[in-house]
Amino acid sequence: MPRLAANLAYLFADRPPLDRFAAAAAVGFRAVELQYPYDQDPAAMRAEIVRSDLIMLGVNTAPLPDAPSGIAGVPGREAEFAALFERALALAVALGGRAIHCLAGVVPEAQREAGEATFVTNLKHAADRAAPHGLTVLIEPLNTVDRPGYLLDRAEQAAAILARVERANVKMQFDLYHQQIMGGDLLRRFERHLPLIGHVQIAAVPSRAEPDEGEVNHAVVLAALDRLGYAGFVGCEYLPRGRTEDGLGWAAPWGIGVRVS
Ligand SMILES: O=C(O)C(=O)[C@@H](O)CO
Ligand SMILES: [Mg+2]
Repeated sequence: MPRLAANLAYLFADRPPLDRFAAAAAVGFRAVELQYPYDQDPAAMRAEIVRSDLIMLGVNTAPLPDAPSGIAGVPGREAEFAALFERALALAVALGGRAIHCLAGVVPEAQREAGEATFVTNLKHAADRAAPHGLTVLIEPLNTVDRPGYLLDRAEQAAAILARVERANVKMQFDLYHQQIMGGDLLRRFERHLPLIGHVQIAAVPSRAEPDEGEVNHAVVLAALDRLGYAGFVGCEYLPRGRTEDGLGWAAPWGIGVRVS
């Protein structure tokens, strides 16, 4: 059965960040992921994670004012990336997390080859820094409608980059929302890349709301992930149409929902 995780940048976002952990646990989530919790006290977050008995999955490398989509694949910014990664590593370790998503960045068309080479170099470095802590480094293809010019936009491209990185602790974050927009054929592409996939995320397409509307049948997709042997978590990275709790009907078959006592 797919194990759903709450992305606390998207879900329960109507309350203060520290209150979101208990809110997720109260509806049955056993794991959470964060995006950019760099403005919060790590010890306070860790206390909430422990108090709610949650598994802490991933964080992202921090956005920069001139590079909100990251710099891991931006030529000439390798030293800055190394510093950014150290910050993410310290945070992930403090939170007891399992993964760090390295955002590749926006790169002009003419520099994409150089950008991929930089990405490979930076990922090797990140992997070697993360390995002693048992952490996975993730890369995620993002769709070019939401993120024009983003260096990494297709699962096939991510697979080619992972082959060049040659580190077992670097994996693909397969976000079905982005993958559907960038070509669809979700199940065949998921199966083809399964050995490289370290995390999955979902949201309705094209609305990015609860995965109970739009062009993808998530009940079918989640059942297929299970059948194909995917044993990781599925991050709920969607924008609730209203209160998070009111939109969880779709997740009831997977053990998530408001408890009525
Ligand atoms: O946008 C997404 O999808 C993500 O998973 C983010 O963490 C990347 O910014
Ligand atoms: Mg995502």
